[in-house]
Amino acid sequence: MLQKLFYYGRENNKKTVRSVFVLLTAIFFGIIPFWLTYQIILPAIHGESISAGYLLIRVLGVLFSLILQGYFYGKGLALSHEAAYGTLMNLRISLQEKLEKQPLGEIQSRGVGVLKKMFVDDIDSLELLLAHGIPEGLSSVMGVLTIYLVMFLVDWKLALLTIGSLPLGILSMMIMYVIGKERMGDYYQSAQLMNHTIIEYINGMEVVKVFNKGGESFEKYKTAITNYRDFTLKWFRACWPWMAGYGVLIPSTLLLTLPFGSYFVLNGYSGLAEFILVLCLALSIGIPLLRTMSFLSLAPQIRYKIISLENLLDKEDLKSGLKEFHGDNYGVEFINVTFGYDGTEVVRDINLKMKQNTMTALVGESGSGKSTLAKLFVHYYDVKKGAICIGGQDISQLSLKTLNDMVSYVSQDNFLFNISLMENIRVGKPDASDHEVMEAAHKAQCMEFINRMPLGFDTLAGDCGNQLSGGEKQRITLARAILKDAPIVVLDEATAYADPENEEKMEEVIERLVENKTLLVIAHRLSSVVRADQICVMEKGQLSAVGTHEELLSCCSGYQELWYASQKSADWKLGKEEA
Ligand SMILES: Nc1ncnc2c1ncn2[C@@H]1O[C@H](COP(=O)(O)OP(=O)(O)OP(=O)(O)O)[C@@H](O)[C@H]1O
Repeated sequence: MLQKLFYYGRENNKKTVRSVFVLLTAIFFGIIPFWLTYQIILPAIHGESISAGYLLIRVLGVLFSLILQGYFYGKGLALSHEAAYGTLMNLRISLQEKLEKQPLGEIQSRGVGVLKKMFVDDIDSLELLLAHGIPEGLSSVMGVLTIYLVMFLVDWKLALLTIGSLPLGILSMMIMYVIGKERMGDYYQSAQLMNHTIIEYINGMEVVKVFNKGGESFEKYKTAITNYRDFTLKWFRACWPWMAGYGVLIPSTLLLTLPFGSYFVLNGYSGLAEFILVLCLALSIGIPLLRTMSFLSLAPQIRYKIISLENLLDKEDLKSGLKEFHGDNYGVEFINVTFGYDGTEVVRDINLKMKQNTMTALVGESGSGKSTLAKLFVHYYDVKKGAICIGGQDISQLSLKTLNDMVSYVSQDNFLFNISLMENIRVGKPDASDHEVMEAAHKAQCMEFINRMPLGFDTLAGDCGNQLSGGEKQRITLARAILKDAPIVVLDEATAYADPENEEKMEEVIERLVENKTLLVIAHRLSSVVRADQICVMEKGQLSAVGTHEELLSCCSGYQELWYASQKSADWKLGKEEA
């Protein structure tokens, strides 16, 4: 466990070690008052009188010791907190680096709730353990061992009595630990589910209201938080008697020392002075002893948390190479491509060639695997079998940056960052000048609604997000793609949000975007792809036919059905408008 922490601690490890020694110093200053008390009591026991000066020096000694104990304790905690937050930062960066190497599709399918809990809550919860548990625990271990050594040197019989209640305390702690370990997994799962449900509830509020699903959705939310409460309470209920047991038994160093020690003194087995000294030291050791034991019980928790964080990300990395593109053209080829989510194949043996600067359309029923092929092409996932090549080069050999520079992917999700519209478009080409951004916005027909905004291009997307229609947001993402000007373009339902009024505009925008580009387009509206150089019909994860619109219409029954269905829906829309 310490090995893991030191791995993530790196440059902070020295501070952690320093904090342990500074806290150890605080512990020793905490023991001095007990030592001085012993010095005051000792002459009285021997019937000797003590001078005012003797007493004053020791009282001042107690005061200074307490002040110094406070100073070193504060300094030690400051160091341990600096080290803890540094370690947490390293842990977050390492996890983020691991996450970056994983398939984007996997990350998206995990859900925001799980990732938020992992990056924020789980890592934050380690702070208590790192800033207090470990440094205070380690310094307490050293402090306790030193004091015991002194006590054993003074009188080993009395020293043994001080640890008499320890076995029962440790037993109580072990029982608590075993109970806790059994329930830890359930507890973390219920916390993750609660996070996920809360985020889903908030994100889906609009749908919930529109479809009157308030009761149902609130029920799910309520169940998740009730489960979390129940798991937590069940855990605490099972643990608290043992917690109370060890909390009382471990610091009870006098439980056996007082009765049996008195017996030893009365029968001449131990000296009175030694007895008093051991009593004073035993009293001083209670708190550090408890901290030592608490630290030992914390260790498995830290280990559990770090391992569960790592396990969550312990998926295979995306197979991306470091090579630059050295193909001689931007033609694309899918060779025997097979892929499945969680072991279930959703696309099988796909063979498809797209010549440079041609348009290929993927059509097919919902769920036939069109978007999956697009995501494989932009390398959100690794193919399970086969290969996807650009200009003859396998995309898995290319660095993600090289691939991303070559391909513009416009999906159905029009995510806008909460930065200005100007910067949102500039995402397509970070070094573009304002003039270039404006030109792209103009080509994407964004000017009419950007000019409507009070701050124009400087309007924050978050501020205007609600004022922008789905089609307008889509045009912003198309402006990004126009600005990027990549040689290959993938459009996945890029006109999905366009209303009839917008549709024509969008078509024009797309015409401009794809001029002299290799284009892969997925569209439900078949009328928008009739001019494609080739149309590929997907059926249940396989390519059932490839040809032009005319060829497929004359001989492919699957395509005929799709075409007539799409014509019907267009007529229905037209009818609705006329009415
Ligand atoms: N992240 C995922 N995890 C598991 N299964 C998925 C995931 N994404 C898609 N699928 C499944 O894979 C199959 C193909 O989905 P895909 O989105 O590729 O189809 P599609 O033809 O693009 O559908 P649509 O036209 O409705 O967008 C479907 O059965 C779908 O349920």
